[in-house]
Amino acid sequence: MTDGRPLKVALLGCGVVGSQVARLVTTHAADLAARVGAPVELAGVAVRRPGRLREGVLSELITTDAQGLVSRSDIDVVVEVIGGIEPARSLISTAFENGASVVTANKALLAEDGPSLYAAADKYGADLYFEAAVAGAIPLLRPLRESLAGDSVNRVLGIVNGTTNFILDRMDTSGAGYYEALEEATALGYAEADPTADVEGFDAAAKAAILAGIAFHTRVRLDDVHREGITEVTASDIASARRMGCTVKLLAICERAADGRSVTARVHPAMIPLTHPLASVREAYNAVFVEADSAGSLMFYGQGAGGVPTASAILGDLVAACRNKVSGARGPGESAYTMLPVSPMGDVVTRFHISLDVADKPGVLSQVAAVFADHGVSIDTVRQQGKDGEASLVVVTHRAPDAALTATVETLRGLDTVRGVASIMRVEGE
Ligand SMILES: NC(=O)C1=CN([C@@H]2O[C@H](COP(=O)(O)OP(=O)(O)OC[C@H]3O[C@@H](n4cnc5c(N)ncnc54)[C@H](O)[C@@H]3O)[C@@H](O)[C@H]2O)C=CC1
Ligand SMILES: N[C@@H](CC=O)C(=O)O
Ligand code: NA
Repeated sequence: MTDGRPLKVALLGCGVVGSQVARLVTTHAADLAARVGAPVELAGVAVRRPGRLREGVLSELITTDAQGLVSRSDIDVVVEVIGGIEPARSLISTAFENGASVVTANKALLAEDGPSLYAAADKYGADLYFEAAVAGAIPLLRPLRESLAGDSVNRVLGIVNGTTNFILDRMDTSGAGYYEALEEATALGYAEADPTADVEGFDAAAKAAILAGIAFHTRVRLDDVHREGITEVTASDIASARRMGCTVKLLAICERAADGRSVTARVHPAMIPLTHPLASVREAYNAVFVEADSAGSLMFYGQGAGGVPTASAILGDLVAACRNKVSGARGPGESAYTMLPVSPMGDVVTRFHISLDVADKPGVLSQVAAVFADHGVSIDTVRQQGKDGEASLVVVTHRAPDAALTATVETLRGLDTVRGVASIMRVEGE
């Protein structure tokens, strides 16, 4: 309980997201005070480059001593928007030790060390909130943790990385090149400090780990998530998807097995039909479907990246943490009682689109078809296009285990008549 005294907030990091948090805390001060029941004040802003002009932030609040700031005994809530593992982890730890609650957008840290952070929050009677860490502005974690706490979630599927969605969208709709689109996404503040995290799927995989943990009341770490990024998606894959009435999206898919005894979490590009709602998710927008026993299918949609939308999610968490300080209550802690094992990717069953370069001569098609049959992978459609003694063969399969498809491709690569495997992509959303 705080007896109406002002609540003091320490902001760590004043970049794309942090600068917007600072602006909103200041410009919305009156509304925040009314909603919390006490004034909410910025008590310090830790930065790396103090000389930079930071509009709207009083210069006396700026410090380069982040450790000193989180060690202050008068701080009620620490907002961490530095990113990365260290020093963010140590700073959050110190914040908890000093009784402060923590609001963070740091999915990388949560996917690596979430359980330790929850444990530290518990030990010191503080709150840990991180709505901004998954799907930016979209209220998704709070609905999963609170609104659906009485239901049983079986599947979470969606687009959770704005940068890669922006790139794929630009490549598909305006024919932009990969690098040009990445540069634009970076300039708009969507990409991570190192955009490899986005394009190689690490960011989406961290979000998938967080989502799977919360949805299935278990623990899933970044290393448990099968991860493929978009760096190998070519203009020809996108054109091929178009010919099938599909588009290519980077999806995060978390599922609980039908027998309820294990879970899977994966991130990879996939072809989805143009008629699927995810196909119309443009630019840096995100959309996530949640399927639950009683609620049925729910869809969450909105801005998944960018300074202002992300700051909205942080401010929501800040209000929750401050309200708890005022009333002496606590927000939800970790719920990981199921401790379900994570199954390997080989067990996951999906459809595949495989593009092969083959010799254009009689018998090749039946030879290729026999390899699929030998591995128990059933073919749905085949399209062949000849070009100067060579041909391109596009095979779309029925649903098959990932391990069976991997073995099929391995055998195909060994055939003399198969010159190369141009691309393999999963097909989802049908
Ligand atoms: N940009 C976005 O759209 C979103 C970002 N996030 C997450 O929010 C966090 C921040 O992201 P951005 O603001 O985009 O990154 P950013 O790189 O623009 O900002 C981070 C700031 O922290 C500062 N910093 C680094 N080390 C520091 C230290 N030791 N002490 C004080 N300041 C330090 C940097 O100088 C930089 O200004 C990351 O965890 C990111 O994953 C989450 C959702 C969306
Ligand atoms: N780099 C991330 C930012 C938000 O989480 C993204 O592009 O989605
Ligand atoms: Na969110």
